Amino acid sequence: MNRNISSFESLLRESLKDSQLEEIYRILYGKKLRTLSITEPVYKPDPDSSFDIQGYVFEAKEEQLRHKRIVRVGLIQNKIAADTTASVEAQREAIYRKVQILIDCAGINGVNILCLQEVWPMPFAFCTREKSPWCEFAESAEDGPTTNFLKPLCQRHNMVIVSPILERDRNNVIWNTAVIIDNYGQVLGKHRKNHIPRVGDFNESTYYMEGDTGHPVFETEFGRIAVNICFGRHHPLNWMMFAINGAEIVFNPSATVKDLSEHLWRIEARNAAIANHYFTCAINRVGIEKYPHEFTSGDGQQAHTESGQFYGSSYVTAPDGTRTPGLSRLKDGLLIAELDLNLNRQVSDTWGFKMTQRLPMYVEALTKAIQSNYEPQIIKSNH
Ligand SMILES: NC(=O)NCCC(=O)O
Repeated sequence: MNRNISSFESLLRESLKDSQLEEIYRILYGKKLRTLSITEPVYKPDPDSSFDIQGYVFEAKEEQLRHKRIVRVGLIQNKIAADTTASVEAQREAIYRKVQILIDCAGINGVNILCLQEVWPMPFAFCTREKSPWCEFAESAEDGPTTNFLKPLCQRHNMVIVSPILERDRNNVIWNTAVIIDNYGQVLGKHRKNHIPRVGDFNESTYYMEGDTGHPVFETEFGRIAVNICFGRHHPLNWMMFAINGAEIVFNPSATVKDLSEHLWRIEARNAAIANHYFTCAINRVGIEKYPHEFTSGDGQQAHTESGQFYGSSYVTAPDGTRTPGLSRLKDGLLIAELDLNLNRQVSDTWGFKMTQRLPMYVEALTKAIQSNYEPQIIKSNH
């Protein structure tokens, strides 16, 4: 596969006429969304690279009894910014410096709620299975360096930031945690990743524990938000619980690679938005990360020093299934989407999944299914 395809949508644009493009967008994405005009950052950290910055508007119908509820969300995807052999502090600082440019860009463009990628201040080093120095990146959710770095930015831009980090608690238990810092720079709360992968190079159970925070929904000034961290996107009940607790927007900060999941990426968060009558925002990191020591992927292949290719492609889906194009597969970027949260109830009134989902029937069925003596309901043929 050609590693240089910058995005699925750029391929479509290059291959189709404008009139065809409109119809293809209707078929694939529901419709072609209106674009937002965006003020881009002047400063680029590296003259050879540029950011992919895109903005779109999701509209809802006018209502008689409710005002529109407009909120702007921002999604940031990025490569690491220093060599993985640099000191922990140097690696983290380099990411902070680069990502701050995109955070400020989000702020200048009126983003109300911003989400960063999974464990954003560090390389996704869990493929190595080495504890040192990677565990040193784990930090306090409440007042660690990353939370302290972001608090003033939240205040400056009047913006809520969802900051996924590797958390070390007071007992040295490590978690994969999303910290929610409100627009006053206060930690509103945190959510710890519920589902830990045991697939491919994602050896994450070596490093941190299964989350113990349930399915919290955070009431912010701009809307009720929740965070379904990466591997949770393969678990429909995880998505559903955030809906049951009243989420209006669910962020899915992720780290996943081309050969494992790129064909699933466009489906799962989008399907969750449709099934749960809320907006979903899926974010993936970018680039290939190189480590000092060889590791194997446990698949009989040669030991190697590079991660798979993180393919970016961050996107937002509305509850009616319409979605934005994805950000670049190759570049750092910021996706801004203006949402009208009234769309959630409008779609719910149209499709009514909250009324048709029949939760008590499934509670009863699952209560039986988890018993060790459960007999699966299979009707056998007599032949
Ligand atoms: N970070 C993480 O959970 N990745 C697992 C791979 C995937 O979910 O595609």
